[in-house]
Amino acid sequence: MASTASPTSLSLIPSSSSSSTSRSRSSVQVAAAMSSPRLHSAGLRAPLRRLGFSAVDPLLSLHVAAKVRAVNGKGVRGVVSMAKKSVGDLTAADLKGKKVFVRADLNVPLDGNQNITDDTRVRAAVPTIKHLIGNGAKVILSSHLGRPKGVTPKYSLKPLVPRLSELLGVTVVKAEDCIGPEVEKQVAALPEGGVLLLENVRFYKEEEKNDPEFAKKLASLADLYVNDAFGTAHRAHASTEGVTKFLKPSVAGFLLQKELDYLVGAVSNPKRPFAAIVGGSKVSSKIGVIESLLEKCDILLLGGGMIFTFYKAQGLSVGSSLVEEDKLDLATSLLEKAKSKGVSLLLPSDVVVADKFAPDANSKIVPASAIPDGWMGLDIGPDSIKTFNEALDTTKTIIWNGPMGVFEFDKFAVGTEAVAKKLADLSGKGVTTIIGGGDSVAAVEKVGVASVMSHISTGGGASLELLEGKELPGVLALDEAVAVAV
Ligand SMILES: Nc1ncnc2c1ncn2[C@@H]1O[C@H](COP(=O)(O)OP(=O)(O)OP(=O)(O)O)[C@@H](O)[C@H]1O
Ligand SMILES: O=C(O)[C@H](O)COP(=O)(O)O
Repeated sequence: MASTASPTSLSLIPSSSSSSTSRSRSSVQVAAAMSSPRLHSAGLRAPLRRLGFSAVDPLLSLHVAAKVRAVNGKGVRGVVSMAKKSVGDLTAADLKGKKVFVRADLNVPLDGNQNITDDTRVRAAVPTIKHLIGNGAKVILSSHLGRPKGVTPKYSLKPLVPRLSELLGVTVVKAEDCIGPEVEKQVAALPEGGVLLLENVRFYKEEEKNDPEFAKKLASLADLYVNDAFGTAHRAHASTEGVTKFLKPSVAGFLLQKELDYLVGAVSNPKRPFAAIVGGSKVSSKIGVIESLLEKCDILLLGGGMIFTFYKAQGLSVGSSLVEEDKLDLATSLLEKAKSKGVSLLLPSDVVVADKFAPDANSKIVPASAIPDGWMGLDIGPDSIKTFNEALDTTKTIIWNGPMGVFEFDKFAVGTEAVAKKLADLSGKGVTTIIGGGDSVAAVEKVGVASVMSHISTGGGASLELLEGKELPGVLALDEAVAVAV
């Protein structure tokens, strides 16, 4: 089952640590994780030094750190608490009767009849809203849907109302706008425990421009702010970032917190061995992710269209497979980096090749070193699946981003589905399995194993940026709760 409990995360590296093995959880355990971009300036250096820690993981210094229980060989030495304020810290005393502006990511897929075809993001938004209404708050719920240019009826949030009402157990009221006098009246009429869903915030171009006046108008509706829109946290928009300048406190929702816990916390403080599986079409779109993961993982498995650039860089012929000619040097340098870091980087040993890019193409399995002219690799082969499975069997943490082949065509979905099944199997055996958004999520859902993974990210772009080690403006803007007890 996907757990809602916070996993651990490493934010501190013991002063004695230098090798990857010394970064094991036996040396440091961390009770929870959230963001603290100003870790270094938060007056924490001295207490950390007293705890025996001299360095801070660079990625985590940008994004993470909450209640950190530092444990080393000598036992518990103290507690360092560095957190973004969380909605979980707000009680009935803080919330009863208060108007709370909640930014969620309800950007769900709709079919031609405006029916929700995947309600994952709606379900993921529920714990935060329930906490708020359960404590007597009045929730003003905001989201974008799609990328409308101005008011566009097909991007209205109206189709969300029935499912939200059902999941929350309250009748959600829908506003026709997201600012203005009518909305203000509806807010004034909200009872304690009520939910008002604002219209698509991107109907105003000011949203994506992060216009301060627009942010101010949104903020004027409420007393405090909760950001739970992980999928949009990489956007500095008025409702994700601008609004925090006018609403205090501005705190993180449960979903945002959980995503950070896994995508930053568990990835930076993995139970080892830690494997990363990276696939997808192009190496150019995954450079940042691969480079960042090479700093942390013990095993890196590569699949998808990007492998042919690596093969070609090694002097192999790749037929008519996808290749990025301008990234050959980069592929070579990534291979060298893996070697120098002691990371075991596995490229598929065999591939499924096709005579055209089509679901009904003729196909055959060939060694990676023998791709015939005129044929293109569209999936990893059975030997590679076996080798990947054996490597994964040794691990305790796995993160996966990007399919192993053209999984949209059933004939070339075998490698991707095999990885999904293997992760499901290992998840059942206690391995932490994290699916980092995008097409790998679709693959896991297609195989029907989503519910057994430790964590499936609700963000595509946001999860990629986090895995690359980038800062998410929607997280950085939230209030910090810094306390130190040593
Ligand atoms: N061998 C291959 N040749 C060509 N395309 C491939 C190959 N293997 C995988 N792909 C394609 O890669 C695409 C996914 O790549 P992408 O880099 O977008 O991955 P992702 O990160 O999972 O997705 P997203 O960008 O949606 O988050 C899929 O559409 C898949 O068909
Ligand atoms: O679906 C997403 O990735 C998020 O909702 C963000 O949407 P955007 O890419 O249109 O900003």
